[in-house]
Amino acid sequence: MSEKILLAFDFDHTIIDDNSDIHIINLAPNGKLPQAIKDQYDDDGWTEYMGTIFEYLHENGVQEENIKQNMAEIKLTEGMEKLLDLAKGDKYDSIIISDSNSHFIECILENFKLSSVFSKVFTNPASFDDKGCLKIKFYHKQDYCSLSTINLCKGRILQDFIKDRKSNGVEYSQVVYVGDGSNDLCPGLTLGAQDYLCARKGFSLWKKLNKAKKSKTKDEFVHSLKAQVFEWQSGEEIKDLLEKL
Ligand SMILES: Cc1ncc(COP(=O)(O)O)c(C=O)c1O
Ligand SMILES: [Mg+2]
Repeated sequence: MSEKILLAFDFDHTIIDDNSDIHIINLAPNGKLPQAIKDQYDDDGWTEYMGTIFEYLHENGVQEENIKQNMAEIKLTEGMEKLLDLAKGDKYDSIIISDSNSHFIECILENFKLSSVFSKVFTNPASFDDKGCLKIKFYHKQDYCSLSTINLCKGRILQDFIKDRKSNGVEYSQVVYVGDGSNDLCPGLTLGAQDYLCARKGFSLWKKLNKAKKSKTKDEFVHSLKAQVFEWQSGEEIKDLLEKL
């Protein structure tokens, strides 16, 4: 049995300093969506909403090449290049778990020549149909986790991955989860006391953790957190943390 550290990354506002699903809206006429489409957004799951946006872009002449160029405008989060450079090492396995989609993530990883860093990308599958319209599907359909969207529970994905690796002879001595959003709380809660939940400062996961710490009434979810919380602003801070583990 070989022992490694697992680095699990969120994508939007973690690896990249933007939300790819919001950035793509710049390709809409005048960079704006009609109100009828905006009204379809739902916090419990935005896959269908994104599918409608891709149809609207296609109707307005947006092609695969325009999407590629639009994704190429997005920058990595500060210090991420240095962190991902360390993540390439034999000591680590790195995965992405994101509620964006496979096409955006592939475009961006290829753009930064980072595809080989990650052994697996878990996200909603997306591909172009024969008319050139980007079609997106749910990663899975779940009703067991109220902290996650209906199409993607990051905690279940993380734990299934760890189990699968174990049955293939790889056991992780520690898991370091790097994220920013409310949808990163569920995977954080699946971690043990030896693991780290890295919450991006000023973003919603960090706000949620801090609010629960200050509040007198126990948040049933946040108070069950066992992992050590590491606040981060730059990927370099996480790189420094890894070098000390
Ligand atoms: C439309 C949309 N896309 C994507 C995300 C987050 O994706 P990720 O899991 O990559 O951070 C959010 C988060 O609220 C969202 O509202
Ligand atoms: Mg995110």
